[in-house]
Amino acid sequence: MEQIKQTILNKVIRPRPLHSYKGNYGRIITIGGNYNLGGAIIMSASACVYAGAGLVTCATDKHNLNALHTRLPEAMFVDYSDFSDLLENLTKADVIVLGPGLGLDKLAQNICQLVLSNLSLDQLIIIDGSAITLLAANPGLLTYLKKGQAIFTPHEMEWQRLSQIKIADQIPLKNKQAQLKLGQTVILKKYHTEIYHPECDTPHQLTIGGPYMATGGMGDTLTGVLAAFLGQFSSAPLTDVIDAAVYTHSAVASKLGVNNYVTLPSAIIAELPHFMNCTIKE
Ligand SMILES: NC(=O)C1=CN([C@@H]2O[C@H](COP(=O)(O)OP(=O)(O)OC[C@H]3O[C@@H](n4cnc5c(N)ncnc54)[C@H](OP(=O)(O)O)[C@@H]3O)[C@@H](O)[C@H]2O)[C@@H](O)CC1
Ligand SMILES: Nc1ncnc2c1ncn2[C@@H]1O[C@H](COP(=O)(O)OP(=O)(O)O)[C@@H](O)[C@H]1O
Ligand SMILES: [Mg+2]
Repeated sequence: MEQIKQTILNKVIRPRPLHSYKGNYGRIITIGGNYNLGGAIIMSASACVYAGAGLVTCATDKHNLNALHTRLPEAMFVDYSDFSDLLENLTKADVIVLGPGLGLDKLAQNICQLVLSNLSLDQLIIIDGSAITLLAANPGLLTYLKKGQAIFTPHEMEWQRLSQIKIADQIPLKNKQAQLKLGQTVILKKYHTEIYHPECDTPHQLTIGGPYMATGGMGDTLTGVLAAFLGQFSSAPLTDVIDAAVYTHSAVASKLGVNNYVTLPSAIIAELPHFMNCTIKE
Protein backbone atom coordinates (compact mmCIF):
# COMPACT_ATOMS: atom_id res chain seq x y z
CA MET A 1 0.00 0.00 0.00
CA GLU A 2 1.15 3.54 -0.73
CA GLN A 3 1.18 5.82 2.29
CA ILE A 4 -0.32 9.30 1.93
CA LYS A 5 2.29 11.86 2.98
CA GLN A 6 1.84 15.33 4.43
CA THR A 7 3.31 16.83 1.24
CA ILE A 8 -0.02 16.12 -0.46
CA LEU A 9 -1.41 19.18 1.37
CA ASN A 10 0.91 21.68 -0.33
CA LYS A 11 0.23 20.10 -3.69
CA VAL A 12 -3.52 20.64 -3.34
CA ILE A 13 -4.24 23.50 -0.90
CA ARG A 14 -3.07 26.64 -2.72
CA PRO A 15 -3.24 30.36 -1.91
CA ARG A 16 -6.37 31.92 -3.39
CA PRO A 17 -6.09 34.19 -6.45
CA LEU A 18 -6.97 37.78 -5.53
CA HIS A 19 -9.53 38.19 -8.31
CA SER A 20 -11.69 35.28 -7.26
CA TYR A 21 -15.17 35.02 -5.75
CA LYS A 22 -17.42 32.43 -4.11
CA GLY A 23 -18.40 30.99 -7.51
CA ASN A 24 -14.78 29.87 -8.01
CA TYR A 25 -14.79 27.66 -4.92
CA GLY A 26 -17.52 25.17 -5.68
CA ARG A 27 -21.29 24.93 -5.48
CA ILE A 28 -22.09 22.04 -3.17
CA ILE A 29 -25.38 20.44 -2.19
CA THR A 30 -25.44 18.15 0.85
CA ILE A 31 -28.49 15.89 0.96
CA GLY A 32 -29.53 13.98 4.08
CA GLY A 33 -30.58 14.46 7.68
CA ASN A 34 -34.02 13.03 8.36
CA TYR A 35 -36.10 13.97 11.42
CA ASN A 36 -33.90 11.84 13.74
CA LEU A 37 -30.50 12.32 12.13
CA GLY A 38 -30.40 16.03 11.31
CA GLY A 39 -27.04 16.49 13.05
CA ALA A 40 -25.35 14.34 10.41
CA ILE A 41 -26.14 16.67 7.53
CA ILE A 42 -25.48 19.79 9.61
CA MET A 43 -21.97 18.43 10.35
CA SER A 44 -21.47 17.60 6.67
CA ALA A 45 -22.58 21.07 5.52
CA SER A 46 -20.57 22.77 8.28
CA ALA A 47 -17.38 20.90 7.41
CA CYS A 48 -17.97 21.87 3.79
CA VAL A 49 -18.29 25.59 4.59
CA TYR A 50 -15.34 25.58 7.01
CA ALA A 51 -13.13 23.70 4.53
CA GLY A 52 -13.67 26.51 2.06
CA ALA A 53 -16.56 25.67 -0.26
CA GLY A 54 -17.90 28.77 -1.99
CA LEU A 55 -21.62 28.06 -1.81
CA VAL A 56 -23.27 25.32 0.23
CA THR A 57 -26.92 24.29 0.10
CA CYS A 58 -28.28 21.80 2.59
CA ALA A 59 -31.24 19.70 1.42
CA THR A 60 -32.78 18.14 4.49
CA ASP A 61 -35.95 17.53 6.51
CA LYS A 62 -37.73 20.83 7.13
CA HIS A 63 -37.55 20.28 10.90
CA ASN A 64 -33.78 20.86 10.67
CA LEU A 65 -34.07 24.38 9.26
CA ASN A 66 -33.77 26.30 12.54
CA ALA A 67 -30.93 24.15 13.85
CA LEU A 68 -29.09 24.47 10.54
CA HIS A 69 -29.36 28.24 10.41
CA THR A 70 -28.49 28.61 14.07
CA ARG A 71 -25.30 26.58 13.62
CA LEU A 72 -24.48 27.55 10.05
CA PRO A 73 -26.01 30.75 8.66
CA GLU A 74 -23.66 30.48 5.66
CA ALA A 75 -25.65 27.54 4.30
CA MET A 76 -28.77 27.75 2.14
CA PHE A 77 -31.67 25.41 2.78
CA VAL A 78 -33.92 23.18 0.69
CA ASP A 79 -36.76 21.03 2.02
CA TYR A 80 -35.76 17.70 0.48
CA SER A 81 -39.34 16.47 0.28
CA ASP A 82 -40.05 19.24 -2.26
CA PHE A 83 -38.73 17.38 -5.28
CA SER A 84 -39.01 20.27 -7.74
CA ASP A 85 -36.96 22.53 -5.45
CA LEU A 86 -34.49 19.71 -4.78
CA LEU A 87 -34.07 19.06 -8.50
CA GLU A 88 -33.59 22.73 -9.29
CA ASN A 89 -30.82 23.02 -6.69
CA LEU A 90 -29.31 19.68 -7.64
CA THR A 91 -28.73 20.76 -11.22
CA LYS A 92 -26.84 23.88 -10.05
CA ALA A 93 -24.33 21.88 -7.96
CA ASP A 94 -20.78 20.96 -8.95
CA VAL A 95 -20.51 18.43 -6.13
CA ILE A 96 -23.21 16.47 -4.34
CA VAL A 97 -23.05 14.78 -0.95
CA LEU A 98 -25.75 12.12 -0.63
CA GLY A 99 -26.52 10.12 2.47
CA PRO A 100 -25.39 11.43 5.86
CA GLY A 101 -28.35 10.83 8.16
CA LEU A 102 -30.69 10.26 5.21
CA GLY A 103 -32.25 7.16 6.77
CA LEU A 104 -33.65 4.19 4.94
CA ASP A 105 -37.38 4.90 4.57
CA LYS A 106 -39.42 5.33 1.38
CA LEU A 107 -38.70 9.06 1.16
CA ALA A 108 -34.95 8.35 1.45
CA GLN A 109 -35.22 5.72 -1.30
CA ASN A 110 -37.09 8.16 -3.56
CA ILE A 111 -34.49 10.87 -2.93
CA CYS A 112 -31.68 8.48 -3.93
CA GLN A 113 -33.56 7.56 -7.10
CA LEU A 114 -34.21 11.22 -7.94
CA VAL A 115 -30.64 12.30 -7.34
CA LEU A 116 -28.92 9.45 -9.16
CA SER A 117 -31.25 9.53 -12.15
CA ASN A 118 -30.72 13.28 -12.60
CA LEU A 119 -26.94 13.52 -12.31
CA SER A 120 -25.17 15.29 -15.12
CA LEU A 121 -21.90 13.95 -16.48
CA ASP A 122 -19.76 16.77 -15.09
CA GLN A 123 -21.02 16.43 -11.50
CA LEU A 124 -19.17 14.52 -8.78
CA ILE A 125 -21.11 12.74 -6.07
CA ILE A 126 -20.00 11.58 -2.63
CA ILE A 127 -22.12 8.65 -1.50
CA ASP A 128 -22.07 8.06 2.25
CA GLY A 129 -23.94 6.54 5.18
CA SER A 130 -27.58 5.64 4.51
CA ALA A 131 -27.16 6.15 0.75
CA ILE A 132 -24.52 3.38 0.67
CA THR A 133 -26.87 1.05 2.52
CA LEU A 134 -29.74 1.93 0.16
CA LEU A 135 -27.62 1.42 -2.97
CA ALA A 136 -26.36 -1.89 -1.63
CA ALA A 137 -30.01 -2.98 -1.33
CA ASN A 138 -30.88 -1.58 -4.78
CA PRO A 139 -27.75 -1.99 -6.97
CA GLY A 140 -29.71 -1.09 -10.11
CA LEU A 141 -29.25 2.55 -9.08
CA LEU A 142 -25.48 2.18 -9.59
CA THR A 143 -26.01 2.06 -13.36
CA TYR A 144 -26.83 5.79 -13.34
CA LEU A 145 -23.22 6.57 -12.36
CA LYS A 146 -20.64 7.37 -14.99
CA LYS A 147 -17.33 5.56 -14.35
CA GLY A 148 -15.30 7.49 -11.77
CA GLN A 149 -18.09 9.95 -11.01
CA ALA A 150 -18.76 8.78 -7.47
CA ILE A 151 -16.74 8.56 -4.30
CA PHE A 152 -18.08 6.03 -1.83
CA THR A 153 -17.11 6.59 1.80
CA PRO A 154 -18.15 3.39 3.61
CA HIS A 155 -17.20 2.23 7.07
CA GLU A 156 -16.44 -1.48 7.22
CA MET A 157 -20.05 -2.61 7.66
CA GLU A 158 -21.28 -0.34 4.86
CA TRP A 159 -18.51 -1.77 2.66
CA GLN A 160 -19.63 -5.29 3.59
CA ARG A 161 -23.17 -4.40 2.47
CA LEU A 162 -22.00 -2.86 -0.80
CA SER A 163 -19.22 -5.29 -1.75
CA GLN A 164 -20.52 -8.48 -0.09
CA ILE A 165 -17.04 -8.90 1.45
CA LYS A 166 -17.31 -9.78 5.14
CA ILE A 167 -15.38 -7.40 7.42
CA ALA A 168 -12.89 -10.13 8.40
CA ASP A 169 -12.18 -10.77 4.70
CA GLN A 170 -11.68 -7.14 3.67
CA ILE A 171 -8.09 -7.47 2.47
CA PRO A 172 -6.66 -5.05 -0.13
CA LEU A 173 -6.76 -7.59 -2.98
CA LYS A 174 -10.47 -8.32 -2.52
CA ASN A 175 -11.30 -4.68 -1.86
CA LYS A 176 -9.55 -3.65 -5.07
CA GLN A 177 -11.45 -6.26 -7.09
CA ALA A 178 -14.76 -5.03 -5.67
CA GLN A 179 -13.83 -1.38 -6.30
CA LEU A 180 -12.95 -2.16 -9.93
CA LYS A 181 -16.31 -3.86 -10.36
CA LEU A 182 -18.00 -0.79 -8.88
CA GLY A 183 -15.99 1.52 -11.19
CA GLN A 184 -15.87 4.29 -8.56
CA THR A 185 -13.50 5.56 -5.88
CA VAL A 186 -13.84 3.83 -2.51
CA ILE A 187 -12.63 5.37 0.74
CA LEU A 188 -12.75 2.50 3.22
CA LYS A 189 -12.87 4.26 6.58
CA LYS A 190 -11.22 2.67 9.60
CA TYR A 191 -7.99 2.93 11.61
CA HIS A 192 -5.58 3.78 8.79
CA THR A 193 -8.26 4.39 6.15
CA GLU A 194 -7.61 2.90 2.70
CA ILE A 195 -8.41 4.70 -0.54
CA TYR A 196 -9.05 2.68 -3.69
CA HIS A 197 -8.75 4.98 -6.72
CA PRO A 198 -9.91 3.73 -10.14
CA GLU A 199 -6.64 5.00 -11.69
CA CYS A 200 -4.26 3.40 -9.15
CA ASP A 201 -3.39 -0.29 -8.88
CA THR A 202 -2.18 0.13 -5.31
CA PRO A 203 -4.46 1.46 -2.57
CA HIS A 204 -3.41 4.64 -0.78
CA GLN A 205 -3.35 4.52 3.01
CA LEU A 206 -3.59 7.02 5.84
CA THR A 207 -1.07 6.57 8.62
CA ILE A 208 -2.48 9.31 10.84
CA GLY A 209 -5.64 9.51 12.94
CA GLY A 210 -6.67 7.29 15.81
CA PRO A 211 -9.38 6.20 18.22
CA TYR A 212 -9.87 9.76 19.51
CA MET A 213 -11.88 10.04 16.25
CA ALA A 214 -14.36 7.30 17.19
CA THR A 215 -17.37 9.60 17.69
CA GLY A 216 -20.70 9.64 15.79
CA GLY A 217 -20.54 12.28 13.07
CA MET A 218 -16.86 11.81 12.25
CA GLY A 219 -17.62 10.28 8.84
CA ASP A 220 -20.37 12.83 8.17
CA THR A 221 -17.72 15.52 8.72
CA LEU A 222 -15.35 13.86 6.25
CA THR A 223 -18.00 14.11 3.49
CA GLY A 224 -18.08 17.90 3.90
CA VAL A 225 -14.28 18.27 3.78
CA LEU A 226 -14.16 16.07 0.70
CA ALA A 227 -16.91 18.02 -1.08
CA ALA A 228 -15.23 21.35 -0.31
CA PHE A 229 -11.89 20.11 -1.66
CA LEU A 230 -13.49 18.71 -4.83
CA GLY A 231 -15.36 21.97 -5.35
CA GLN A 232 -12.45 24.38 -4.90
CA PHE A 233 -9.32 22.47 -5.94
CA SER A 234 -10.66 21.19 -9.24
CA SER A 235 -7.48 22.07 -11.15
CA ALA A 236 -5.44 19.48 -9.18
CA PRO A 237 -5.57 15.76 -10.09
CA LEU A 238 -8.67 14.12 -8.60
CA THR A 239 -6.67 11.43 -6.78
CA ASP A 240 -4.55 14.09 -5.06
CA VAL A 241 -7.60 16.14 -4.08
CA ILE A 242 -9.28 13.11 -2.52
CA ASP A 243 -6.11 12.06 -0.67
CA ALA A 244 -5.58 15.62 0.58
CA ALA A 245 -9.13 15.87 1.92
CA VAL A 246 -8.91 12.55 3.74
CA TYR A 247 -5.48 13.52 5.10
CA THR A 248 -6.71 16.94 6.26
CA HIS A 249 -9.65 15.47 8.19
CA SER A 250 -7.40 13.13 10.16
CA ALA A 251 -4.52 15.60 10.45
CA VAL A 252 -6.78 18.12 12.18
CA ALA A 253 -8.05 15.36 14.47
CA SER A 254 -4.55 14.18 15.31
CA LYS A 255 -3.46 17.76 16.05
CA LEU A 256 -6.40 18.18 18.43
CA GLY A 257 -5.80 14.66 19.78
CA VAL A 258 -2.51 15.74 21.33
CA ASN A 259 -4.39 17.60 24.06
CA ASN A 260 -7.85 16.04 23.90
CA TYR A 261 -9.04 12.56 24.83
CA VAL A 262 -11.68 12.76 22.08
CA THR A 263 -11.71 15.07 19.06
CA LEU A 264 -15.32 16.01 18.41
CA PRO A 265 -16.49 16.56 14.84
CA SER A 266 -17.55 20.12 15.78
CA ALA A 267 -14.04 20.86 17.09
CA ILE A 268 -12.47 19.51 13.90
CA ILE A 269 -14.82 21.65 11.81
CA ALA A 270 -13.93 24.79 13.77
CA GLU A 271 -10.19 24.14 13.31
CA LEU A 272 -10.31 23.56 9.53
CA PRO A 273 -9.78 27.17 8.30
CA HIS A 274 -6.77 27.66 10.58
CA PHE A 275 -5.27 24.30 9.66
CA MET A 276 -5.62 24.98 5.94
CA ASN A 277 -4.10 28.44 6.36
CA CYS A 278 -1.06 26.99 8.18
CA THR A 279 -0.59 24.60 5.27
CA ILE A 280 -0.14 27.34 2.69
CA LYS A 281 2.25 29.24 5.01
CA GLU A 282 4.57 26.23 5.48
N1 LIG B 1 -25.71 12.86 14.80
C1 LIG B 1 -26.25 12.18 13.76
O1 LIG B 1 -27.26 12.58 13.19
C2 LIG B 1 -25.58 10.94 13.31
C3 LIG B 1 -26.08 10.29 12.19
N2 LIG B 1 -25.49 9.20 11.66
C4 LIG B 1 -26.08 8.62 10.42
O2 LIG B 1 -26.76 7.46 10.79
C5 LIG B 1 -26.94 6.62 9.65
C6 LIG B 1 -26.55 5.23 10.03
O3 LIG B 1 -25.12 5.13 10.16
P1 LIG B 1 -24.42 4.19 11.23
O4 LIG B 1 -23.04 4.05 10.80
O5 LIG B 1 -24.65 4.76 12.58
O6 LIG B 1 -25.25 2.84 11.15
P2 LIG B 1 -25.09 1.55 10.22
O7 LIG B 1 -24.85 1.85 8.79
O8 LIG B 1 -26.25 0.65 10.47
O9 LIG B 1 -23.77 0.86 10.79
C7 LIG B 1 -23.72 0.44 12.10
C8 LIG B 1 -23.68 -1.08 12.12
O10 LIG B 1 -22.46 -1.50 11.54
C9 LIG B 1 -21.68 -2.21 12.48
N3 LIG B 1 -20.27 -1.91 12.27
C10 LIG B 1 -19.30 -2.80 12.05
N4 LIG B 1 -18.15 -2.22 11.83
C11 LIG B 1 -18.36 -0.91 11.92
C12 LIG B 1 -17.50 0.19 11.78
N5 LIG B 1 -16.21 0.10 11.50
N6 LIG B 1 -18.06 1.43 11.91
C13 LIG B 1 -19.36 1.57 12.19
N7 LIG B 1 -20.22 0.52 12.32
C14 LIG B 1 -19.72 -0.71 12.19
C15 LIG B 1 -22.22 -1.79 13.81
O11 LIG B 1 -21.93 -2.83 14.72
P3 LIG B 1 -22.20 -2.68 16.30
O12 LIG B 1 -21.65 -1.33 16.69
O13 LIG B 1 -23.68 -2.73 16.45
O14 LIG B 1 -21.49 -3.84 16.87
C16 LIG B 1 -23.69 -1.62 13.53
O15 LIG B 1 -24.35 -2.89 13.52
C17 LIG B 1 -26.02 7.19 8.56
O16 LIG B 1 -26.82 7.90 7.63
C18 LIG B 1 -25.14 8.15 9.32
O17 LIG B 1 -24.72 9.23 8.48
C19 LIG B 1 -24.26 8.67 12.23
O18 LIG B 1 -23.25 9.30 11.50
C20 LIG B 1 -24.13 9.00 13.72
C21 LIG B 1 -24.37 10.45 14.02
N1 LIG C 1 -9.86 4.06 15.70
C1 LIG C 1 -9.89 4.96 14.70
N2 LIG C 1 -8.75 5.37 14.12
C2 LIG C 1 -8.76 6.24 13.10
N3 LIG C 1 -9.89 6.77 12.58
C3 LIG C 1 -11.05 6.38 13.11
C4 LIG C 1 -11.13 5.47 14.19
N4 LIG C 1 -12.43 5.28 14.51
C5 LIG C 1 -13.13 6.05 13.66
N5 LIG C 1 -12.32 6.70 12.81
C6 LIG C 1 -12.70 7.59 11.71
O1 LIG C 1 -13.95 8.19 12.00
C7 LIG C 1 -14.80 8.16 10.85
C8 LIG C 1 -16.02 7.26 11.15
O2 LIG C 1 -16.89 7.28 10.05
P1 LIG C 1 -18.39 6.77 10.21
O3 LIG C 1 -18.42 5.46 10.90
O4 LIG C 1 -19.03 6.88 8.88
O5 LIG C 1 -18.97 7.88 11.21
P2 LIG C 1 -20.39 8.58 11.27
O6 LIG C 1 -21.31 7.86 10.31
O7 LIG C 1 -20.82 8.43 12.69
O8 LIG C 1 -20.21 9.99 10.88
C9 LIG C 1 -13.92 7.66 9.71
O9 LIG C 1 -13.29 8.73 9.05
C10 LIG C 1 -12.89 6.79 10.43
O10 LIG C 1 -11.71 6.62 9.72
MG1 LIG D 1 -21.04 7.24 8.45
